[in-house]
Amino acid sequence: MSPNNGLTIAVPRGALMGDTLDLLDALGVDTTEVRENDRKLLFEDVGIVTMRPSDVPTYVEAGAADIGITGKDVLLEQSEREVYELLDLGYGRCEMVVASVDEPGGDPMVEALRRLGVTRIATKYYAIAQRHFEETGRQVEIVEVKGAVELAPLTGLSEAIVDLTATGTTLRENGLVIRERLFVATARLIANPVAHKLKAQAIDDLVERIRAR
Ligand SMILES: Nc1ncnc2c1ncn2[C@@H]1O[C@H](COP(=O)(O)OP(=O)(O)OP(=O)(O)O)[C@@H](O)[C@H]1O
Ligand SMILES: O=P(O)(O)OC[C@H]1O[C@H](OP(=O)(O)OP(=O)(O)O)[C@H](O)[C@@H]1O
Repeated sequence: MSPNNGLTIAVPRGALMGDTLDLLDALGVDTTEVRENDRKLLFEDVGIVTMRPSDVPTYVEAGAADIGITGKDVLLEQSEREVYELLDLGYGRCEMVVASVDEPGGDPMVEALRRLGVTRIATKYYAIAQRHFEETGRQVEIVEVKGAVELAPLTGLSEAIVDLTATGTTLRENGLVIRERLFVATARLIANPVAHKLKAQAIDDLVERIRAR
C-alpha cells in the first residue's frame, strides 16, 4: 500500500499547510512536489488535493476527498456538514475572540448595547458569531467581511469583531483588545462517512500511524 493508504487527502493551503505537509512527510508521503509547485492544486501521484481551509469540509462531505485536514473553527462554522471528526492534530492553535477598540470610555460594544440595545459585529464567521451572541442573549447585527476584519471597528463599520487570534499581534497593532474568549481551535482530521466505512482499514491504519507519530 502507498504511504497514504491509497486515500485522497484534502490539504489546507495557508496557515495550516506547513505543519500538514510535515505530518504527511512523517507518515512517509512524499510532499516534495507539493512544496515545489505553489499554484498546482492536484497531486494525483501522492493522493493530495490542496485548497482553502474553508473548502476542505465541502470536498470531504462530497467524497471528492476521502479525508481532510482543517481548523476546528471551520468545522464549528460549517456545523451542518456531514463529516466525521477523527483526530485533534494539535497544531494550528489559535483562539476565537470578541475584540473591540481599547477606548478610555470603555467597550464600544457594551456602550452600543446599553444605548441602542443592539451592536454591530464584523466577522468572517457568521454562524459562530450569531450563535455566541444568541446564547448570551444580546442582540447583534452581523456584518460579514472576507478578511482584514480588524479594519471594521477602526472605521465605524462595527463596534466589535469576532475573529481568530494567535500571537495577538494583529489585534495589538490595530488598537483592539480581547473582550470575550469563545474557544481554542486546532487542526482536525476529518473523513467522509462513506469512505470511513468502505475504506475503514486504510483510514484506521492512517489514524493509528498519526497517533503513534
Ligand atoms: N494565527 C492564525 N490566524 C488565523 N487562522 C489560523 C492561525 N493559526 C492557525 N490558523 C488556522 O488556519 C486557518 C486559516 O488559515 P488561513 O488564514 O491561511 O486561511 P484563509 O485565507 O483565512 O482561508 P479561508 O478563506 O478558507 O478562511 C484557520 O481556519 C485556523 O484554523
Ligand atoms: O494574532 P495573530 O498572530 O496576529 O493572528 C491573527 C490574524 O491572523 C488571521 O488573519 P489571516 O492572516 O488569516 O488573514 P485574513 O484577514 O484574511 O483572515 C486572523 O484573521 C487575524 O487577522
